[in-house]
Amino acid sequence: MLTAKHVSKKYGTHTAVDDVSFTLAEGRCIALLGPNGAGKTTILRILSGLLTPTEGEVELENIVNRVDYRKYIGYLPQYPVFYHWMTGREFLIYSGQLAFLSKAEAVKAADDVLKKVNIVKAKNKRIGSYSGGMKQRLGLAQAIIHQPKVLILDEPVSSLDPIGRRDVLTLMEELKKTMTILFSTHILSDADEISDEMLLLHKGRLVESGSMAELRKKYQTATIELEFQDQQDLQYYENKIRNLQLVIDVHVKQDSLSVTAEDINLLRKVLLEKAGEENWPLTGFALNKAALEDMFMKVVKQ
Ligand SMILES: Nc1ncnc2c1ncn2[C@@H]1O[C@H](COP(=O)(O)OP(=O)(O)OP(=O)(O)O)[C@@H](O)[C@H]1O
Repeated sequence: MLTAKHVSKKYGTHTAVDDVSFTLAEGRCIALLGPNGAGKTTILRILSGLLTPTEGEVELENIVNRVDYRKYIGYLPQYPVFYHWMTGREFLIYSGQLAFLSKAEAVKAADDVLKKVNIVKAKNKRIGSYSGGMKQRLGLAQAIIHQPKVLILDEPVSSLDPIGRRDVLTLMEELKKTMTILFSTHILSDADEISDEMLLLHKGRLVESGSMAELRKKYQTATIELEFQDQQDLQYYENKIRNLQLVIDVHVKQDSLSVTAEDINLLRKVLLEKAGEENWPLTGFALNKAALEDMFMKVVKQ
């Protein structure tokens, strides 16, 4: 649907985005991950048509003309700027007109979208009185008012408190049913929760990408965390587990034992059998789910 082909962006001699290529498939929700300064905002602004790449190009399926192209993209910047003296509804009508809707279309679209983002009650209040979560929902509303094919969101939840964050994630879950979404985030659990695919940028380069299932499989370390009734048991069981042939590593991690092996299914089977046979005083048995974090650390430390 939306393709970046060998896109690079230089600021003077500094290369912020370096030969990045990918395609966003229709109807998918894609997380763009990367540490600070990786080039996420730069690439999102290029995809939105707000910044021209130094090299390469962006193509939206069947759309060649760049003016037309922008009609199909909705963009929420990392720090959206609002006119605080406007009401939410006025701002949306104005945004709709900027997105090439006629006045009448913009009025109708504003009323529809106010319902969708659940700020109908505050629609005639000045934006200056809105909470952070409401402003972010208003920001999302302006990004979708013209029913774009692709919605691009730069750090949509990172400045919000847990309630605002949950509101926006729920809204994104809803929106992803009708449009392709690309969003940047630092919060790995958010990426894990709502995206189907992931792109990982590091120093301007695309260093990893794929579906969440593929990446989870590739990076999931086969680790099981064991908790025991008594802290003093940890040392004893650490020595015992170390002697099992399939175990690659075992160590005490805070108040649990972390056990690693090549094959997590076999490790689970062996540990559960031993625990049953010998009646280990277990209080916790959990499979490590930190695949995304492992991936981030591995790739970014290279
Ligand atoms: N207008 C600019 N002029 C010069 N350098 C810039 C400009 N905009 C960004 N950069 C540099 O380009 C690199 C990528 O910046 P960008 O904002 O795209 O990263 P990011 O991944 O979005 O970071 P963050 O997570 O901190 O928002 C950084 O080194 C940044 O300092």
